[in-house]
Amino acid sequence: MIFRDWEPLYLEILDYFSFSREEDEEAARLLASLVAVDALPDLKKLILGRTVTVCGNAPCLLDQIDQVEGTILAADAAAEVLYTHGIRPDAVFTDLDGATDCFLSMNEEGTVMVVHAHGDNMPLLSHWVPRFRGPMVTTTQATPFAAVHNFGGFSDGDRAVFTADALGATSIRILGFDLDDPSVDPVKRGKLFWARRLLAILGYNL
Ligand SMILES: Nc1ncnc2c1ncn2[C@@H]1O[C@H](COP(=O)(O)OP(=O)(O)OP(=O)(O)O)[C@@H](O)[C@H]1O
Ligand SMILES: Nc1nc2c(c(=O)[nH]1)N=C(CO)CN2
Repeated sequence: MIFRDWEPLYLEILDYFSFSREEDEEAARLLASLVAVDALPDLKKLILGRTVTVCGNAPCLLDQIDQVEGTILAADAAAEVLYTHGIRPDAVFTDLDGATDCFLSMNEEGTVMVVHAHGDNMPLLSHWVPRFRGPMVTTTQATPFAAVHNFGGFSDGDRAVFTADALGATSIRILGFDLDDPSVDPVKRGKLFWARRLLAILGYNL
């Protein structure tokens, strides 16, 4: 999705969660200052014309893990679930709140880290980003600039689907999503509400 189409949705999301656009923009500038090389060409090569599987981190992922095929995009902590089951994702979409040292290992082995900046993760950006040694792509939910991209999507999982769609995947299989998960806290429930709404715009009715 291009930013012109994303921006009205973004404005609604800011209002829904009382997030600050200025803080999102500050975080994006911080992230840009921490990353020297844009690995978007690597990410495009993994996605364009390919079958893609996006893995969210709902508990059902474990039961669906044998259904992954093609290029594997993991949403945040889903990456560790895959990795500990012998599957290294091709890319990880993360705002770093589920990051562990295992992200550093995957990245060194070639997994593209698609790191997202927002107003509430600046300390995490400063902590983790300088430690990554492998390919990295940076994203924002506000206005994109220079090498900080915005393909649409909000939570790590739906952002991965939006990116796969924008970069030309031929098909997208979505695993590990349970948008009615009763075990999540109220903020997460709001994020899953938005994930459902955003994915429906792309034609994925979960
Ligand atoms: N039931 C679920 N619980 C958690 N995540 C889910 C669920 N269903 C789908 N997802 C997707 O999996 C992604 C990664 O989940 P994780 O638990 O690592 O979330 P998170 O880091 O708290 O995510 P976010 O910060 O994006 O909300 C979420 O961003 C969401 O898009
Ligand atoms: N400002 C802000 N933006 C976000 C946040 C968040 O907690 N704060 N969480 C996200 C995905 O979980 C995506 N974007």
